[in-house]
Amino acid sequence: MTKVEEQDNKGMLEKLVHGFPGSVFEEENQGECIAEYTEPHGVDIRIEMLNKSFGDLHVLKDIDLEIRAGETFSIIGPSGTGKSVLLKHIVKLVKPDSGRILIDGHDIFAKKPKDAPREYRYSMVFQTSALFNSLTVGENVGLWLREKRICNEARIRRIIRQKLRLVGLEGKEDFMTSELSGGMKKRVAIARSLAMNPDLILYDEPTAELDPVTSDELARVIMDLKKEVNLTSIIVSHDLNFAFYLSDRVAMIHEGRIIEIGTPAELKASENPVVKNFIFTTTKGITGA
Ligand SMILES: Nc1ncnc2c1ncn2[C@@H]1O[C@H](COP(=O)(O)OP(=O)(O)OP(=O)(O)O)[C@@H](O)[C@H]1O
Repeated sequence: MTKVEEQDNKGMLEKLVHGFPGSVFEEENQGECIAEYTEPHGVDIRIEMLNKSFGDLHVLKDIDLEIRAGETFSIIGPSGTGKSVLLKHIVKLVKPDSGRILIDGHDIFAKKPKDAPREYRYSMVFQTSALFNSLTVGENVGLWLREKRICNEARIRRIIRQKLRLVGLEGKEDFMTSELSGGMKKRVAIARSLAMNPDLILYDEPTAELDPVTSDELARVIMDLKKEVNLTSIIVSHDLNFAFYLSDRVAMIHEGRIIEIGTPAELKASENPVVKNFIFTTTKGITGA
C-alpha cells in the first residue's frame, strides 16, 4: 500500500467510525477510557418499506426486514441486486427515498431528540481487510483508540491483547501486517473493528480471496465471537456455504426485492425457483453444512 492509499484508507475508516464524538480522553470511567467507550450491545434493526433509486434505476424495492439483536444475519443474492446499497443505508452512508430504518426502535434518519440514547456504534470489515502494512498487528488494532484518544495507553494495550485473543491471534501484536496470510489479515481486520466495541459489525464479502479451509476457519472465528461479544452481525457474501454455515438467518435479494428470508435450512428447502437456482449454481450443487 502506498502512503497516498494509506491516507485514503484512513479517511474511509474515519467515515465508518460512528457514534463517538472524537472527544479527548477524560479522567472518567475509572480514569482509563472516555465515558462513551461502553460495552457493546447487539442492536435490533427494523427496515420498513425502504425504497431507493439512482436516476431511473430502482435499486431497492419495498424492503421489509428485521434483524434481531445479537443475530448473525447474511444477505445473499446475485451481483448488482442492491446488497451493498442496503448495507450503506444501515450505516447512513446512503439515504432512502422512502421508508425507515429503526435501530433499537429509533429512526436513524429522523432528527434526534435531545434525550436520545447514545447512537449505535458500528464497524465494517472490508473485503480487502484495509490494514496498514507499515504498522504492526497491534498498531493496526489500536490505531483508532490511540488517534481518538479513547483510552489511556495501558488500557489500549490490554484491549489490543483482548481483541486479538477473540480472533485467535493472541500474542501476535508485534507481527508486521505484511507478514500475515490472507486469513490472518482478515482476523486482524475483525480485531480492529472489535476495538471500537461496536454494537453492529458488518462484513462485506469476508471470504473474498480466501481458500475454502481459511474461509472455514474464519467462519468459526465469527461464530465463536458470538458467544463472547454481544453484537449484531450482518454479512454480505457470495459464498453461500459460508453464509449458511454461520448465519442464524439469511435473506436473499433478487432485483432489489427480498424474495426469501429464513434459517439456512429454510432457504435450502425453498420452493422458490429463483432461490433454488441461485443456491444450486452458487454452491455447485453442494448443499453445505
Ligand atoms: N451511488 C450510486 N450511484 C448510482 N448507481 C449506484 C450507486 N450505488 C450503487 N448503484 C447501482 O445500484 C445497483 C446495486 O448495486 P450494489 O452495489 O448494491 O449491488 P450488489 O448486490 O452489492 O452487487 P455485488 O454483489 O456485485 O457487490 C447497481 O446497478 C449499481 O450500479
